[in-house]
Amino acid sequence: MADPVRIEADYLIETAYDPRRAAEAMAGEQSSGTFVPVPGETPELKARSAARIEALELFDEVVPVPSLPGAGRPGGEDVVYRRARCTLSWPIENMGPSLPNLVATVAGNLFELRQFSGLRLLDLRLPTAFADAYPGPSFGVEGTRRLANVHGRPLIGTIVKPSVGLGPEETAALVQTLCEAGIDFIKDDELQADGPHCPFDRRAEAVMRVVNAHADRTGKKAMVAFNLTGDLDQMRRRHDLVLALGGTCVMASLNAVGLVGMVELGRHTQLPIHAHRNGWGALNRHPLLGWSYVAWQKIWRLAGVDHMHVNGLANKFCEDDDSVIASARACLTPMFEAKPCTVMPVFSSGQSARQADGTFRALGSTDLIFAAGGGIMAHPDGPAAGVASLREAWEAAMAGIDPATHARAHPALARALETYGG
Ligand SMILES: O=C(O)[C@H](O)COP(=O)(O)O
Ligand SMILES: [Mg+2]
Repeated sequence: MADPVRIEADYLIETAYDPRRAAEAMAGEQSSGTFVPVPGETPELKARSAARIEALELFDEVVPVPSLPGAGRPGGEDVVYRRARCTLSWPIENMGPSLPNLVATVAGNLFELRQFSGLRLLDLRLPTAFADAYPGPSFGVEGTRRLANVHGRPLIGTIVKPSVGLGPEETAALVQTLCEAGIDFIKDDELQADGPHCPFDRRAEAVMRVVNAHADRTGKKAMVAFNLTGDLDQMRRRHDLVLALGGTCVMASLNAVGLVGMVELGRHTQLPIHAHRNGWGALNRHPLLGWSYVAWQKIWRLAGVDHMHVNGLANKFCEDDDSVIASARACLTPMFEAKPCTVMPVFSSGQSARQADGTFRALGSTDLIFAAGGGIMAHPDGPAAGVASLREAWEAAMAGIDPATHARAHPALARALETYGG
């Protein structure tokens, strides 16, 4: 249960010093203290403003070498590094319900404090004042399903590939093929935004021409996430263009536009925001540094995103499957009782028909976007067969049929399993 007036953050810490003293230094540095006592830091001021150590759980394991370079150590020969889980809390009075200032507090200077040879933010609990101050997702799972008109199964999606290099008309021609194959969701790659070779406006116009024509003919409108990543005014203007063209989604790169960019887009948007997490590896790849996804995704959900990338099972990156599933679950876990802020997890990165079964079993939900770029485009019988193979793989997964058995009567799936490794 979240405290109504205090922010809580859990950390994994590693230190060669007494862990409680190190945690005190962190709490002090991130609130009223600094490296020496200062006269104004009276007991009354500390009682009002200092961060508190709420919990400190030491782990038995000690390590002989520091996980990160540059950390300090006490003198003597037999120095070991101890690890602990530590919870700090801050009064919301210190920064008010402000996401950028929350980040500066819970994930600011502390990562480089000399006391620590490892420090990672594991989770966050926020007072409801944050839910009142920020829009949260405008569409989330339900709104996305309504706009895409897909119910009771995942949205089958793709990423335009080649990522860059296609012009607006070539992109539209590929989108036409994908629409005819019955795809639910298409996104620009994060590398494709507004380059002179494929300007945003011309791409959006050409793509929406074919998406709208297909929808008029068949009643099915693919949701296309146009990558509007840019400066604030550019993003607002591009959003308005997509809306005017009858589009149903926009996309932005979280780390590139930053928190304020996303908050502003969240306040402006009338469309679901598809959030691409490229750059995430820099915040997460070292297990003793940075953020856990469980903590990180909460910030963006409050800011207003509707779809969050979570990687995928057996992906092309280095994240293991348990971590991917924990991330997807986090996206679907309510943040506040009155404002759940749940968002669609997006499985993407080296995905194909091969991972549908495992994804469904592990997640136990169909509330997800399953996006395969190479897993559709490189299908030996072409992108339409790639789309069919994913649909068939999900049909089998949801019916509890072994993919290889289902593939006997479904050639697109059979070829995908052969191609991508069954
Ligand atoms: O932007 C993405 O999500 C990736 O480029 C996924 O591409 P892939 O499915 O070909 O790995
Ligand atoms: Mg990409």
